Amino acid sequence: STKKQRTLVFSVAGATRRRAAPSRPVRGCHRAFLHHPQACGFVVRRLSLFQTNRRKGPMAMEMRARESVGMSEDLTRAISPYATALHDAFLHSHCSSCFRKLPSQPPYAMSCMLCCSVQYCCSDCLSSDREMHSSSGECCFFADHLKKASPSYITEGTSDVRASLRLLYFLEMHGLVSSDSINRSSRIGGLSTIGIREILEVGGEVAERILKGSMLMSSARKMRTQTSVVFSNGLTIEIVTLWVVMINSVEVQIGDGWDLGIAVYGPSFSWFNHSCFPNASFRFVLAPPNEDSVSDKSEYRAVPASKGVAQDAWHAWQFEEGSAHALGKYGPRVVVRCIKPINKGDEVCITYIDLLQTRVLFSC
Ligand SMILES: C[S@@+](CC[C@H](N)C(=O)[O-])C[C@H]1O[C@@H](n2cnc3c(N)ncnc32)[C@H](O)[C@@H]1O
Repeated sequence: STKKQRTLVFSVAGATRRRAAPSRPVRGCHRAFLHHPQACGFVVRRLSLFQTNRRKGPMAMEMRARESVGMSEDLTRAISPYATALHDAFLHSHCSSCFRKLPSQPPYAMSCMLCCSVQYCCSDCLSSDREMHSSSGECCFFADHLKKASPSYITEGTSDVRASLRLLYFLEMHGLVSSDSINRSSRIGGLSTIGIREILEVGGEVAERILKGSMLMSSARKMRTQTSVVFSNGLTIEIVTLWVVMINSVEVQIGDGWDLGIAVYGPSFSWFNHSCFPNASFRFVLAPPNEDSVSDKSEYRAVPASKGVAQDAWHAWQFEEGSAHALGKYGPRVVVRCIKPINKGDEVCITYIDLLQTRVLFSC
């Protein structure tokens, strides 16, 4: 039974695997992950949690309740993604645009004629995703560059690279990528890039994945873009974007518990911090805006904590999220909901991990 307890079920890119847990239990969620850097795909994506003290980090963001909120009430509207990518295992069963199951009856699914790797449930989804799929380099990635990937990269899944290609295209389209922006604020598109230098310096599995993935990205993007951005610290835009996806993306889960893929949202979702005792949770809405009951007009009831820079940035990102809404019209949207009564001014936290799994291994 000791052996059983020390085995942690984790999932990377939709596959469930088992790895040995650390030799001793650890206290506190952040330390726990430090000892489980490879524990699960989700945790790996949130790894920089543990390189930094968020209270002291440069311009660390957190969300606080603007008013008192009762249990089960929504704190946000349905937020559209900046970028999404299905896990490889679902590319032939789910729509790459809206993430819904592909139809089993006529009219059948449609696929990209060039790479034949992405499928869509209807012509609306196909046309809404066409530009993103092709101009981001994702189509080239499937058609050509994936052949150059190492077998381990393919086995572990390519959704992080594809989400990064898509995110980068979104950010470029909105003029949000410049060496100046990142050098000044350690952010792109409002999203934290904190911890990238440290993770590369330390090396190891995650660093290797970032470096290999960024090379695949550059090679796929070369067909489409003439420009390449290298920051003053020598990091390329592909490296930084891949890292942004790793620490800001969430697994898109549907009712029956499958992790279909990953999504990156703007600040109104990404600025929620993690707690092992969260007062909020989140859910996904797969239906297009006009087909669901969640309003995308309702007010945000959780807003960035600090005044000044955070507030200014917040208003700027609200605008970008309007664009995300137009671009990712059919992508899975996320809604944050209150799960304990929250008082005005309280920090609102979600959990980044599966608390049921990790509770066995450590106490917070
Ligand atoms: C998705 S972002 C959350 C918003 C972030 N605070 C920001 O300034 O953009 C995830 C990052 O926030 C920080 N963070 C979130 N929750 C944390 C926690 N409980 N303890 C320490 N750092 C945390 C980590 O740096 C992590 O990589």
